[in-house]
Order: sequence, then C-alpha cells, then structure tokens
Amino acid sequence: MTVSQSHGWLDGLQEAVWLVDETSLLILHANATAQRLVGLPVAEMVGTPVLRLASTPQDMAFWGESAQVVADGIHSHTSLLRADGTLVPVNRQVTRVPAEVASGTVFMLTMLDRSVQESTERELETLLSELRATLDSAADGMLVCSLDGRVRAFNQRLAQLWNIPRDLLVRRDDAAVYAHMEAQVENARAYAERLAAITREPMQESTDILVLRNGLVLELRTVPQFSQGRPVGRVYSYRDITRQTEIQASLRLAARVFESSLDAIFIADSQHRVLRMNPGCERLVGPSAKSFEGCLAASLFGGGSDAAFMEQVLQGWAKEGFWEGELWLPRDNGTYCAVQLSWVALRDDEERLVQSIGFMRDLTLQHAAQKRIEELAYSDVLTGLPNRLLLSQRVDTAIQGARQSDTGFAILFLDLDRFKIINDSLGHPFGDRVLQLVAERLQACLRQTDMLCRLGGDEFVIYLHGGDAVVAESVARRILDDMLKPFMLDSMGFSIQCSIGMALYPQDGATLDDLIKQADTAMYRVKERGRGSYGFYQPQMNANLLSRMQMEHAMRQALGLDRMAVHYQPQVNMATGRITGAEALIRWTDPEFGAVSPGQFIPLAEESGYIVTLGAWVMEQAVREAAVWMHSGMPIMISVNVSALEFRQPDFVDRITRLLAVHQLPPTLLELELTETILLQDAQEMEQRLRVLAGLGIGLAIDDFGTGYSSLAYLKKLPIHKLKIDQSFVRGLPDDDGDRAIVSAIISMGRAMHIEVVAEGVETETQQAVLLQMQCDHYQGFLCAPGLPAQEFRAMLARPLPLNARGRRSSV
Ligand SMILES: Nc1nc2c(ncn2[C@@H]2O[C@@H]3COP(=O)(O)O[C@H]4[C@@H](O)[C@H](n5cnc6c(=O)[nH]c(N)nc65)O[C@@H]4COP(=O)(O)O[C@H]3[C@H]2O)c(=O)[nH]1
Repeated sequence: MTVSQSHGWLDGLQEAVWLVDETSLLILHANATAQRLVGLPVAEMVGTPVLRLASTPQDMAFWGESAQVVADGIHSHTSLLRADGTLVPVNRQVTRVPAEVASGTVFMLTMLDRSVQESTERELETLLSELRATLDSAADGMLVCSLDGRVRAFNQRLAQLWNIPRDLLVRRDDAAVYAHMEAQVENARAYAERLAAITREPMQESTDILVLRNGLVLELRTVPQFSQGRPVGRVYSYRDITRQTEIQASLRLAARVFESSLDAIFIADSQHRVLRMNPGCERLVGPSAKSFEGCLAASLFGGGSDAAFMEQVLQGWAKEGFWEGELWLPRDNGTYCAVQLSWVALRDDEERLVQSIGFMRDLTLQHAAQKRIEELAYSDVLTGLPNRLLLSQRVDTAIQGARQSDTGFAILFLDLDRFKIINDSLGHPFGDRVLQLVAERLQACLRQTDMLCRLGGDEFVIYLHGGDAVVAESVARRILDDMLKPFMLDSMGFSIQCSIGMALYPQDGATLDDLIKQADTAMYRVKERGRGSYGFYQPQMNANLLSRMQMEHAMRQALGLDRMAVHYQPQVNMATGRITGAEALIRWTDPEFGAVSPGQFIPLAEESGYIVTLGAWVMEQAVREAAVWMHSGMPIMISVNVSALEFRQPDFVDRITRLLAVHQLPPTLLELELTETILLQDAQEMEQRLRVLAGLGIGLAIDDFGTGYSSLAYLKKLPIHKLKIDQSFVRGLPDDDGDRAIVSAIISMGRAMHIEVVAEGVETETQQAVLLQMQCDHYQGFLCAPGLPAQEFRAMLARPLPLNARGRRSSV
C-alpha cells in the first residue's frame, strides 16, 4: 500500500496535509487541500523534500533538528512557499503519525491557510489605529468609561484640556485621573456631585458647562454607550468653549452698550439702509425714529436723496474708515437738532463693506455752552454790551471797508460825570444797576448799524457807522439830552450827566486804539471845562492829558514835600458882623504848576481815591488850628469839607472822635461840610453815621446847596444844622430874578426848618445887603476875606470888630 492510497481519507480534510518520512524528510503523501494550497499536483509533491516548500529560516532550522525534536511536534505560524513562488501564511502543526496508522516513522504536517484570517486581522488593526487616530484628532476631549466608571479610552485632547500629566495616564490609575480632573474645576464640589448624578443614570444624556481654574470654559456632553442595544458605558466629550463664551460675553456687553448708550446709534447694512436703532435714536428724533429702519441712513438727516452727502461719507470711509461731521437732524416736533455724527464703516477680511455704525451725539448743550463762551468773550458781563474785543473786530471791518469806499466813521468816548461818587456813596451794587440803566438808554440813542461797547467802569465807547462830524455831534447831543431825563431806581429819582469826546476816522487816527485814545483825550477836555458836554478831538489835547497825569503825580508828592497848606476863610454873622466860624480850604503850590486850584486837583484826588489821605490831613490841620483859636480865647467853629469817599470810610467817626480828644476841641466847634450826593444815599448806614456825628455834637452843613437834587422831605429826616447857598446863585444877586428867587426860597426854607443859612461867594456890599434883607444868617466871601493862611487868620481874629459897619468887617 502506498501512503497515498492508504490515506485517501485525508483529501476530505480542510487542512492541507503532508505525510513526511522522518528519515528522508521526503513528502510521502499530500492531500487535495495541499495540492490547492501549494499549487502543485499531488504527484509532483510526493517525493519532494519538505524543505523545498519551507520558506523561512525558522523552518529550515526546525527540519534540521533531530527526529526526536521534530517528533515532539510543533504548532506554529509560518509561511509556505507556493509553486508560483508566493508565500502563504499558514497555521502549521507537525505530529508523529502513530505506528498503527503508517508503517515506518512518518510525520504528519497539517497546514491551515491563514491568508483570509490574517487579512481580516490586518484590516481590524488598521481600523483600530484609524479609530485611534480619529479619536486623537478630535477637537473635543473624549473619555470613554465602563458603566462602573473604569476608564476604557480617552484621547490626547482630553489630556491636553485637563492638563493630565503623562505619568498619570501611563499609570492607568483611574481614581487618580478623576481626582486630578476634579481638582481642576473651579467649583470642584458641584462638579463631583454632578458626575455622581450622571453616573447614577446610565441612560441619561446631559450637557454641562465647567469652568476650570486655569480659566478654560468647557462644555461637557455625555451620552450612554451602547453595545448590542444595551448600555455598556458612557462617553464624555469636553469642548473648549472659552473663546465662544468670551465672544458671547462681549456680544452681550456690546448689546448692552448699544441699548443703554446715551448717544443715538444706528447700524446700517452694506447698502446703507438702517438695520437697527438704539433707544438713544428715539430720544433724539422722537417716536418716529423706528420708522427709519429699512430706509437709507442718510434720510435721517433729511438727505435721503442727497447723493453729495453720501459721496462725502464714502470718501471718508475710503480714506480713514469713518466720516465725522456736524449735521442738522430733523425731529418729530418739527425742530432741528445739531448732532455730531461719527459714521464708521465695518469691513470683512476682503475689505468689503459689510455694515456701518453711526453714532450721533446731541450738540444742543455744547452749542449753548459755546454760544455762552463766545458771549462772555465778546461781551461785557454787567451790561451784556459788546466788549472791546468785539468792537475792535467791528472797527477793523469798518476800516477795511472805509479804505475801499473812501468813507469814515466816528468813535465817541463817553464817561459818566461823578459816577465814582455814586459808587462810593451808594455802593457798588447800586452803581452796577445804574450802569445797566445807562447802557439801555445809550443803546436806545443808536442805530442798529452802530455799536455801543462798555470798556469798563463808567466808560463807554460808541462806534458810529459811517458817522462824520455832523452825525457824531447830533448823536452826542441826543445822548446828553436823553441822559438828563430822570432815572428811577429803588424809588429814587436821579439824573446822570456825562461827558463825550469824539474822534473821526481817518483824520484822528488809523486804528481803534488811536481813535479811542483821541476820543478819551477829547472827553477829558470836556470834563476840565465843566463836564456834561461833548467835544471833538484836537491835536493839542494830548498835551493836556499828559499834564493831567503829571499833575496827579505831583499832587501825590506834594503832601510829603510840604507843598500843601490849609487856609481859613471866615464865616461872618450877617447881623453882628462877627466872625463866627471859618471854612478850611486846602491850598497847593507846585514849583512847576504854580498855585493849583482845589477845583482842579480835588476831582483828581476823588477819582484816584487819594482824597482819603488828603482829607484826613486837612481835618487834622483844621482841628489843631481851631483848638489854638479856642485856647487863645476865640472859640469859633471850624468847617471842613468832606468828600463822599472819605465819609464812607468805616473808621471815619472814630478818627474824628480821636482827633477831637487829642486836641481837646469840643465837638460843637467842628462842622462837616457835606455835598448833597452824600445825603442822597438812602443807605441806612450813612444816615446812621450822620446821627452818630450829630449826637456827638458835631455840626453838619450841606455845601453848594441848590445844585443837587435833595428833596426837602428827605432833608427834614436828617440832622442838618446848616445850608450853604452855592455861590453861583449869590453871584446873580441882586439883579437876577431867578437867583434872587432861589436864594430867598432857600433862606425861607432854612428858617422854616430851623436850619442856619450861609451864603457863599459874597463879594459885594450889595449882595450882602440883599442877603441881610432876606434874613440870611451868615455869609462867606471875598467881601470879608478869601481863605487866609493860619497866621493871617489868627491875626484877623484878634483884631477888634469896628463899630461902623453892621455885618461887615471894614478892616478887610
Ligand atoms: N469867586 C469867589 N469864590 C469864593 C468867594 N469866597 C470863597 N470862595 C471860594 O469858594 C470856594 C468855597 O468852597 P467850597 O464851595 O466848599 O468848594 C471847595 C470845595 O468843594 C473843594 N475843597 C477845598 N478844600 C477842600 C478840602 O480840604 N477837602 C475837600 N474835600 N474839598 C475841598 O474845592 C472847592 C473849591 O475850593 P476853593 O478854590 O478854595 O474855593 C472856595 C473859596 O476860595 C468869593 O467871594 N468869590
């Protein structure tokens, strides 16, 4: 029996089978499966050494071993060399055929083709590694756990997101991994509780947001994992939504800003149509604002079809990315509101316009503030009149125009006469209101084309448009007339006189400064001549102004240089001819100016305030001199002039009281001569001061009576002892009927009110006689004596009274 004949049953096997002779290692038999596997007919295989079909070094080595080793058998994977030279993976088993089955020692080599199995395994491996790679390349961190929580799989992203150390992963210590993860979460406790809850519900799907300590925000999604329809575990996926959260937060913030912005904001699409408007738009425009949505944004400004406007905006966007400008925005209530529009273009990465945002800011308040600033810059706060700056702009324009048209204009400089006295005696607030009234009245005298400006204090400048000398003069007259009409303030009536100087362009100056200077000079000239009038600038006037300034300087030096003196002019009793008193009169003799009249320098001193020093000095001289008279047995009254500013000094009464005490002069021998202006004040304080002085026994006389505006009723209220009739009325006696009437009325009034009357400036015996007839109490004048130096006056006092003349001192 051949081996093949006796082993035909082997052909039915799935495995390829070779029977191999132990000694020769020749193939004794091969079954049909081996024929298919090797690709050789059985007949060709039989007798072939088994090594011919071995392909690997291991096989060579195996068959080279002793028969005993081979007989022990082997079960291994190897490759078989096919007839076509290719290798087939096989599962090989070698066993010794039991002796009862085969004669001689035979090995049975069975080989099962593993090609299909190996290729399936390879595919599986590939699939697995692909899955692995997919997991690792996932954007989310993945964690797969069994139902009992054991970690079955995770990806690199998980380790990255949770910052899981490498060694922890390698260790595969699940508890440590979980602990690490828990420690990363900001609210670890809540996280742990949540995980426990999820684990308790194997079928549940859920989404949670986790905030890690390092600032990451993760979205945790977890779903059950099924195998054959049954839950076998759970998949956790962690997505980094930090950026997304930030974006959402900033979007929410932007929305809040949009909604709550005080500015009006609109968003337009690429076609410039309004997409959205914030509540600020409604506040600005009114309820109709919403109706603009869908319309061209430019139509908000009434310019929907205004291509030029949009063209400008587009140019701005192209150049700078935004357009900015002021526009008028029509509102629902029919008004227009100025707005500052900042319109910004929004572009995508390709620089295409996607949207635009317009910010509108209401400029109403800003405009009002601006207007106010301009008003303040160009106007006088007290009167609201233009100030010098505005006037200079106006005059500059006029000068330019005048050069071309060969025309001119006039500048008037106006100063209120004795305004300082109003201020000093009635107080600054009162003075300010007077200035306001004056401004109104002056304005009413001018045309629209003229300009009235207040320079400061009581100085005004008027620009007369196209005005020549004739026009300037007529305006000046009108002003003077108008100003004389009584003013009413706090139920007090008064009139104001002013002096006006005039300069003409171009003959008197080429600039406003020059013209003002010349008009000012002209005004001073008017004042020097007696105020209340007007005059044109004449070139020699500047010299006068200079001498005025020099005079003021010299006056201030004079006291210290002993150039001032006090003279005394007697006051005589009309009936007895006795000297009953004397008026102290200041005298100044200057080496340069000669004897300067008080009428010249007292107003200067009053304007500059120096009168306080001067007056105090005169008062001291006078009181000292009166004390000398008294102590030498001739106690007569000393009368001292007091200016308004002196009288207003807070320490005035104290100073006089001290002076009287120092020189031991009884108050009854001192008389203060006050002008009507001082008395005109209704300020309680001044009235109070008069009462204190009168209470001390000091006499109070009203100087220059008849020239002011004091009302009789008012005078009655005050403790006045004496009225001094102004010499301008005495001068006209006895011939001027008007003067006679006035003098007579004053004397009668004095008698009726028990106030003594003194006539001033009596120069002739006729005047004296008339006054005596009128029953005037006293007189003062050259008829008796002018103001005399102290020594001369003392000598005169000492002379006995001649008997021949009643009421007249014939010795003088
Ligand atoms: N034509 C003429 N004039 C006569 C005659 N009798 C007196 N006079 C002048 O008339 C002025 C009288 O003084 P007043 O009315 O108080 O007017 C004074 C007074 O208001 C002021 N004054 C003089 N001294 C002082 C002073 O010490 N203090 C103050 N505040 N003012 C003074 O200056 C003014 C002028 O003073 P004076 O030039 O000294 O002028 C004095 C005096 O010299 C006369 O018969 N004919």
